[in-house]
Amino acid sequence: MIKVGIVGGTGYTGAELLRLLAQHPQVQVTKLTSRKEAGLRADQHFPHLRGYTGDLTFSVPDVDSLSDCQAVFFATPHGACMAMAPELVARGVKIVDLSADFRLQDTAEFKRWYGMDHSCPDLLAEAVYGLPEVNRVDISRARIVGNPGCYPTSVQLGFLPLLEAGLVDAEHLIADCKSGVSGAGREARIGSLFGEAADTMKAYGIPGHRHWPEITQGLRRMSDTPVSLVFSPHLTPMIRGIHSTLYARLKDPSVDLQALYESRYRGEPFVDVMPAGEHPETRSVRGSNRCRIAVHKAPDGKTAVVLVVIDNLVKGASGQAIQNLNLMLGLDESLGLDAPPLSP
Ligand SMILES: NC(=O)C1=CN([C@@H]2O[C@H](COP(=O)(O)OP(=O)(O)OC[C@H]3O[C@@H](n4cnc5c(N)ncnc54)[C@H](OP(=O)(O)O)[C@@H]3O)[C@@H](O)[C@H]2O)C=CC1
Ligand SMILES: CC(=O)N[C@@H](CCC(=O)OP(=O)(O)O)C(=O)O
Repeated sequence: MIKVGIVGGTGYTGAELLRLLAQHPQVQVTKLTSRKEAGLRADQHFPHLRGYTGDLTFSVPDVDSLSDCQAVFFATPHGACMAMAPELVARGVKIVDLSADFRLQDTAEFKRWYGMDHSCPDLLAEAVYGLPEVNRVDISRARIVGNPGCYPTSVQLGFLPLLEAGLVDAEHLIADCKSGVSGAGREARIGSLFGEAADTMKAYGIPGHRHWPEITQGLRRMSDTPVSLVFSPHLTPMIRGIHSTLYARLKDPSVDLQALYESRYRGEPFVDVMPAGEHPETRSVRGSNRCRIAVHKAPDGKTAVVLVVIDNLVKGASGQAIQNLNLMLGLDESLGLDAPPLSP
């Protein structure tokens, strides 16, 4: 078995890594960190994992003990991975970072949106952005992968076929996105309380959300022409799930969008293009690494409307991180990720 570590094992994405890796045939979690819960068994903190994590126990994060692992996931807030990554990589440990430390290639942009200097620009320069449907070969050669954010995964997968084929006006793209509350993490916050987030819905981050530069960076790589995006995230009263509705003006209204999407994603293990006319729902991907996409033309005949659903904790975070690790280790990309969705 390949030994892996998880830094940030008490968070939502850390817990989801544990759940998914319990079914992985070739990977075993041997190190699990938490500063607050050090000394506690994982299954005491997460009763749903009783019987799946053996005597795995939280310990404080420490480079020496993590160096026993072949790979380490960082399921930590921004800033924690870049503090430890250079030493781990130098010792031959592969890293998948679920935070944003290795997503934005421009260090000035990183500072602007995350409010901190990047502490290892050299390592950032060699890091690969972990969207397998775009970067599979580079990921398989990488020592460190920046796992995409949840909204950015859904928006980039939705626009990808249109931009690669140059079929839309890339300067007028709109992404109207809805997220469940687990997207905000497990840390206690007033905005995540049941009484604040249930039975209501609201937009946030309209003048600028930190996923905007990440999405724009990715869309620019797909397009030959300048890209301009309006990104509107919303918090919705569900626990898991992202629903992104994307709008783009078609250059040629006669294009067969269904054929385009089916052809671009044929053979992709985790992207499911729905039959023409369908409207996917978040519940249909809950707990799974699947991204479901439906593509429509608006009645004006000139606008492509793309509907994308993912589970923010799986394809939007931990499932995609395992998909990336599989590629980095030369394993079948789908190992450990076959479980069907949980609906209802
Ligand atoms: N939730 C989601 O849907 C998604 C989250 N992400 C990203 O993944 C990362 C983890 O998210 P999530 O699981 O929601 O976060 P949580 O807030 O739920 O968990 C954070 C974890 O990190 C640990 N931690 C906090 N600070 C440090 C530190 N300085 N050094 C080491 N460990 C630390 C915490 O444990 P302790 O304090 O005990 O050490 C805890 O286990 C974040 O960067 C997030 O932005 C990405 C995509 C989707
Ligand atoms: C609902 C909600 O609050 N979602 C988070 C984004 C999810 C996430 O964790 O993104 P990063 O990996 O880039 O931090 C937010 O809008 O800040």
